[in-house]
Amino acid sequence: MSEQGSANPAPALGAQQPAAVAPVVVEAGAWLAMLALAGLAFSLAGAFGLTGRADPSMLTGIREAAAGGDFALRTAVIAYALVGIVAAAGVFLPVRRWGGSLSLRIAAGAALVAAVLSFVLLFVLTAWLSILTAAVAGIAVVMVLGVLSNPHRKPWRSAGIPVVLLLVVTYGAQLLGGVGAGHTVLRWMAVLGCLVVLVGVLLLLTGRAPQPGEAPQIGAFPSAPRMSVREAVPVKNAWACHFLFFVLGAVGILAQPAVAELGFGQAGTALIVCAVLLGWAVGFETGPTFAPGMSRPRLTSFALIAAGVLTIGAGALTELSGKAVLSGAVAFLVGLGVRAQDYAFSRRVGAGLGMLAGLLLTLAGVSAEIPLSDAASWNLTSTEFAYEVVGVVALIAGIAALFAFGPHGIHGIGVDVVHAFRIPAVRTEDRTASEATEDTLRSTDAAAPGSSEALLGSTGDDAGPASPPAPGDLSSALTVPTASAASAGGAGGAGRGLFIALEGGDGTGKSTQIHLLAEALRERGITEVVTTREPGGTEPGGRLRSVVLDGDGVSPRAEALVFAADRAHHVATLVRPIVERGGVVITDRYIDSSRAYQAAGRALGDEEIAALSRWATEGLVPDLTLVLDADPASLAGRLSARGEQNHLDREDAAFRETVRRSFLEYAAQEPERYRVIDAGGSVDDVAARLLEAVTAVLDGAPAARPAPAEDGTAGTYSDEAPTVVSPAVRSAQPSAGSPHQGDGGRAAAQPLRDADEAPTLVHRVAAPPAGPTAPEADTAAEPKPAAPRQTSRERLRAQAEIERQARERLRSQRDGRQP
Ligand SMILES: Nc1ncnc2c1ncn2[C@@H]1O[C@H](COP(=O)(O)OP(=O)(O)OP(=O)(O)O)[C@@H](O)[C@H]1O
Ligand SMILES: Cc1cn([C@H]2C[C@H](O)[C@@H](COP(=O)(O)O)O2)c(=O)[nH]c1=O
Repeated sequence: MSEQGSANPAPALGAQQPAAVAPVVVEAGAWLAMLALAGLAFSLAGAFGLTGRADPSMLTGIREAAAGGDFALRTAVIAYALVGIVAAAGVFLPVRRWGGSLSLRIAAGAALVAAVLSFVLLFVLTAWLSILTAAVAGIAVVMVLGVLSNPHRKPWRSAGIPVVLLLVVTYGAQLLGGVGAGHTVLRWMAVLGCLVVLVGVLLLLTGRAPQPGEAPQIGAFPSAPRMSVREAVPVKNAWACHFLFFVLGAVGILAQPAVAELGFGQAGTALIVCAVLLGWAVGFETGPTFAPGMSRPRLTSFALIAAGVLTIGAGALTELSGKAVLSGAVAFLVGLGVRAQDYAFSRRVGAGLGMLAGLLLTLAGVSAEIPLSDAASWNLTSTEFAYEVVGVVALIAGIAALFAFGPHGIHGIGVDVVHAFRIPAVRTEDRTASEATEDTLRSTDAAAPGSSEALLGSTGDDAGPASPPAPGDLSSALTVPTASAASAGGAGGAGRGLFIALEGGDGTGKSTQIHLLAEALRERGITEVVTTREPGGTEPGGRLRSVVLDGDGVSPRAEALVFAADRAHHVATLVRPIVERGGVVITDRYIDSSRAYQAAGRALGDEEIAALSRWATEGLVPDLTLVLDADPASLAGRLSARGEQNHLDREDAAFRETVRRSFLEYAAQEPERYRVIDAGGSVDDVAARLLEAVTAVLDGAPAARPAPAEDGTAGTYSDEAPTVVSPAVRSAQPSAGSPHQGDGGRAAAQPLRDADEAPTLVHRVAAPPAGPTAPEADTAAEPKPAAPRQTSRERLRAQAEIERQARERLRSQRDGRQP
């Protein structure tokens, strides 16, 4: 062990810090010693005063003293508080100036003295000796923590074992020797705790340097594994988190006086502390994945509100197990709420203030008899009063947080339970989005272009890619014969999977339906169906989503650019790789949303917005766009029931009408690639309509039997050839003279025609030569002649017809008729 003097004022772990286990041993011992000493000081001071001395035999009478009203709660609370204060006072010792080695030696000396004092305490039972022992043990702990480079550990890691030990031992003692026996064993627990601290310090002095990664991390949000959740945004002022720790500190500290008031033994305190620790641990660990559809500031705010309500409940309960459960639940919410934030703040501030508030409120000694009915009343004790005040403060702070906490502020108090607990971004059957993408990238490299296994798991049969798939079978329908697929090379080429976009106005049911549709496709044998959304389908996309949708968003042009940025990353890292591998991607919103909301709604210009998205996506166009259509007015109820709204959801009726009309317009312009689905009726009705539309497109007409061409680049239409329903992804750059239509003004992806007018399918088009005859891709099962470009009059007529049908459907529903 190297020596570090004052020349090196900030000793890092490295050379001095032995095995990573040693600091944990010190902390575990300290937790045990402090809890035991605090309980002892509390009980002794309450029963015998701060300086009064008791025989060990007198400890068993503490409960009787409490029951008989001879227990001085205030004196007990003062002694209890003093244990914490003197133990924490070591924080002010100049550990760093002394250097690591000297600090550790001081720690060893202090731990030894504390162990001796705790031993004396076995026989000389006084509150002041408990306090003194705590002060000396505190010096040892603070000296150790001062020389650790990573003193931030999850507290339950080091506190868990001592707290459980305390619970088991005190309960055991109470079962065997009555309630007073719980106090008796506290003495032994204090000795044990101090000895463990001493052992830990000695390990530190003599041990080896830790290996990288041995020291546990604090586990704050940024180091959480990547999961499909709404992202935490770094918070500069984490005041809501301070309030959460405030509640935790108060509930933790109130356990001891509350249990004394209930007349229960020391095991009661251990039970509540255990519940608090467990709740906090579970909340903290589940925080990153809890309510993935809820924004993180919202989660923190609701956690604070709920913590407030439960604290009020814990104060009102005069039954130990209920108090323990509610205290644990409060701690769970605290863990959840603080873990939801990407924060850099001290827990000690909030927790310390909470402890102080809890103790001061108890010391205030407010008590009252509150009549509940003619027959019953609630005798509010001073501890219960403290719980109630802390709970109300948390409740008020939580409500304020709902509107004011977070980088962009939040609006509204509604909770969309369904969406809050649903993963909003990517979902594959068993994997996270990032895993799916990583897999995709790996296997995109590995899979030979055109290998049928790369398309669908269910197609990897021995028959090989040349086997004709059964007509009507969706998974088979997605299979692309090798000849065609092999032709699909080339930069920027399209793949062999399927890309479906769900579009429509707010509240039309896209998020609800996307999972149902994916599930239905999986049930039909497609092994890889990935659902995703825009904005926010990727991890960085989540941050962009927050920029553009939280609070009042950004200016219209910035808004358009952020949506495009999200889309660019989404397509590059998720959609395109999966589709190229042969998977099915269904996205909740795509380019048409930018056209409808930004180009039409914000009047930013369709050409500009379409071009922006075309550039962002390198021309990737969905094989099929499903427009969920409903009169916006009919959706108001759904949206208000859902609660959570962004500023775009709150645009006026004219905006929503423009958005709806735009979607219908795009559908009318490219009827072969769009399906307009009536979004009215039950969830099941809409799901059935969607599935019907998708399968109709994919299964295709039996007559559609295009064969791969001999040169492998195209298939000619032939009755002998296997069915080819290739949902090829179009990524062709717009060719000269090819008008842009539909999503982002894609290069019109129509089947080619050979000399006999038979349609030719090209499954992938890499970089089509410029000119009006550039090869283009098709997805339709039934090869159709290239759709002639509609005149604006025809488009208007088609649009009018779609709108007429939509109105008719709604009218029928209103009249109670079947559409
Ligand atoms: N067919 C339906 N009938 C009644 N309520 C529905 C139906 N479909 C969805 N909902 C409800 O309407 C609300 C909005 O649905 P959903 O979030 O799926 O729409 P959305 O199109 O994704 O909206 P947004 O684009 O604003 O996210 C949700 O609370 C959902 O439970
Ligand atoms: C992709 C995209 C989205 N929007 C708008 C439309 C909605 O109001 C929100 C997204 O919210 P959702 O709950 O995920 O549907 O963003 C847009 O204006 N432009 C776009 O390109």
